Amino acid sequence: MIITVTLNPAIDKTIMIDRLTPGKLNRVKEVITLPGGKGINVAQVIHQMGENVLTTGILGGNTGDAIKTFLRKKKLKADFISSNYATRQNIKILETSISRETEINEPGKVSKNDFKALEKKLRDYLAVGNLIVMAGSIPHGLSSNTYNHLIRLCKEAEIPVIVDTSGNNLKEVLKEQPFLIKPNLHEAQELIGEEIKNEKDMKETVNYFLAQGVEIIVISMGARGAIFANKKNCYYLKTPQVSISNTTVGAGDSMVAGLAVALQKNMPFKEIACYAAAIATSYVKLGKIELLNKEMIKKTKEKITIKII
Ligand SMILES: Nc1ncnc2c1ncn2[C@@H]1O[C@H](COP(=O)(O)OP(=O)(O)OP(=O)(O)O)[C@@H](O)[C@H]1O
Ligand SMILES: O=P(O)(O)OC[C@@]1(O)O[C@H](CO)[C@@H](O)[C@@H]1O
Repeated sequence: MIITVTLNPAIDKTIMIDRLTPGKLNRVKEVITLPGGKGINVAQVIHQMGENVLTTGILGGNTGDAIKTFLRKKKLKADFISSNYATRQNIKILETSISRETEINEPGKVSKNDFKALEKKLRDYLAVGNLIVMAGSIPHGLSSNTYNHLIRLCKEAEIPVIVDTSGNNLKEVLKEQPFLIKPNLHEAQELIGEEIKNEKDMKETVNYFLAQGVEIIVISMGARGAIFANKKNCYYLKTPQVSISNTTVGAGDSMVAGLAVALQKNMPFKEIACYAAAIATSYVKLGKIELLNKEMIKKTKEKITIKII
């Protein structure tokens, strides 16, 4: 079973507006409120693909309860620690006239005891898990090396870990040599401190990450596709151009879900890359996790071009 961990879930409130005018009164056309947080999104996509998944992490307050209710209705296996701190709310502003998305994410907060309880829960679940996904930011109250403790637990149990996080948390995580990381272009550039302009830069960047000891590095680049590399292969996948039907928020999570499912099924490396990229692009085209389907993923996969770099 795949297990996803979200230390910092969120209620995502997407505000649709024609065009934002800062400093003025802005009237909203529509508001969509959905449960979010990267690990929870990853679990939803895995569940939508019909695979066995359990999602855990830390939830609190009415916002946390709303997420629990949502997951229960979806029949998604969930087992979260209850915190005294309310789960955060993240604002996504979608300017429909120019297709621009602005994200305003709260920091979130949990206690050290919440984390200790989660650590214990995860330890128990390692007996039934065979792939762990840890995704998203680390809330206030915990240090930037928090994921490292969890990765060590998984390593002791010989269970591979996928980590999707950014900034200092990603820097820390690298010290623990997780099995797979998936920064986006911005996150990768931030970490190496240089712009990735061409295929030569891409290759140098993946080599940097592989030299840190990760087995697989995936760098997602939005509409430009993604790079998938391990010690033997380095593929640049160009995904087909699709119109964004709703949002691209969650595209990275769909890709991580695809990676987890494909790894779990022991697919060959090239297949893993194609499947993960196809799920992500299908999500962007369809706009909702519950619309993802095998037929669309297959069609998208056929349109992907692969270049060895
Ligand atoms: N406009 C697009 N057209 C086609 N495919 C896209 C587009 N945007 C994203 N994708 C697909 O989704 C993948 C992940 O996108 P992206 O790099 O934006 O992830 P991300 O920044 O981690 O996303 P998020 O954090 O919002 O979930 C891309 O590699 C690509 O396969
Ligand atoms: O603040 P973090 O934890 O880095 O990211 C949280 C978040 O932006 O990621 C998901 C999309 O990937 C959203 O559901 C959620 O709001």
